[in-house]
Amino acid sequence: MMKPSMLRSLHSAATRGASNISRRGYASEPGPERKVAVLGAAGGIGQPLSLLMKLNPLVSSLSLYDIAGTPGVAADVSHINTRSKVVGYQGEEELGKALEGADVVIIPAGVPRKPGMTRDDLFNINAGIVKALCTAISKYCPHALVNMISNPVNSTVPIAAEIFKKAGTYDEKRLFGVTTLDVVRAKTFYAGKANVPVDGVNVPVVGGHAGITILPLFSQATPKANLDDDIIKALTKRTQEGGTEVVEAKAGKGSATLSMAYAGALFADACLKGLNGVPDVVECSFVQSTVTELPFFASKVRLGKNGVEEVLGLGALSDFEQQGLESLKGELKSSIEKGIKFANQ
Ligand SMILES: NC(=O)c1ccc[n+]([C@@H]2O[C@H](COP(=O)([O-])OP(=O)(O)OC[C@H]3O[C@@H](n4cnc5c(N)ncnc54)[C@H](O)[C@@H]3O)[C@@H](O)[C@H]2O)c1
Ligand SMILES: O=C(O)C[C@H](O)C(=O)O
Repeated sequence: MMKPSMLRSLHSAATRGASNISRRGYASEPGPERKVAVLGAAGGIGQPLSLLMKLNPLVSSLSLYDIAGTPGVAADVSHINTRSKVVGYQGEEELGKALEGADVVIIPAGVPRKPGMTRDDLFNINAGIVKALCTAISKYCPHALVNMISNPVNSTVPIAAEIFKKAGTYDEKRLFGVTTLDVVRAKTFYAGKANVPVDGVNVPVVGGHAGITILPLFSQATPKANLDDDIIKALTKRTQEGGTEVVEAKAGKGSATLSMAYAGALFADACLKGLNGVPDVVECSFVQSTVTELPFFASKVRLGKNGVEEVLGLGALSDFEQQGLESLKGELKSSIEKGIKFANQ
């Protein structure tokens, strides 16, 4: 049996861990009541993401929805002694209750890749899932900020936009494709090559979320490091192929779940901070955009009380990045158009 002193030290270790998360992303002030719904909460991303959202003091109500498995996940997570009340919802008939009153809806519902597949190979299954979930969002929580994780993000975000337009609830400030994992990867890989502490690293990642459409801007990375061109090229390729690296390592057992849960929790936390009026919350996200001629594009976005407060421009690009930008446009355009066409069929 564990001695009380051991329990106390475990508790203080957990508290130190929590304050560490606070410094990195989570605010320490609870703030107003906020409901967050996770759709696909029993999945590989959904479970650790639900855990991380339960640890976030900005959340007062955590709604966990899936087509199966949510009672167990919700019961488990609900025992954690943090602010939010957790309720699990299972099956389509409970989707409305799961969504009602939500301020932020995070969507990791859908199938992941297996080795040899592209994200676009997921389109046929995931497009229908996203369409159904977004139809329900437009009915039950039309003002929620929607954080789209389900792939292919380059198409699922345009699908969501079209579904909301049809329902008359579209607000471009409230729809986000979650590309935070690309930023998380770019920071990690850059810190390794630049030999700097990863804590202080910043790297914007723009474009979209698939292969060459993922464009990390290492020329803008801070702290500055004089890396050779071939290292920058290798870092760019590794960031673009980061998802595939994990899919291959998992050898048929899915794609990134734990790092994605971390990235999804960071992005949702930024949305909540923005809603709560915290100034200068800036994250990269795939949003409706006029930064390029494409209708959706990932770039730095300032978050505020209504969602997107400002879509920030690209800044100065290196020649290599400028070429990358031109090369990604064709693929990104057709993925966007594919999503729009599907939603209007
Ligand atoms: N944006 C990103 O950076 C990023 C990163 C990693 C994974 N993903 C994507 O996230 C998605 C989920 O990945 P995963 O590894 O968690 O998959 P998973 O199969 O482990 O989990 C998916 C969950 O979605 C649920 N689901 C299926 N249909 C649903 C519906 N209609 N309503 C609600 N829930 C439903 C399933 O029951 C399952 O629990 C995939 O499409 C994957 O490609 C995106
Ligand atoms: O690569 C995938 O299929 C999942 C995700 O988009 C990722 O970047 O890890």
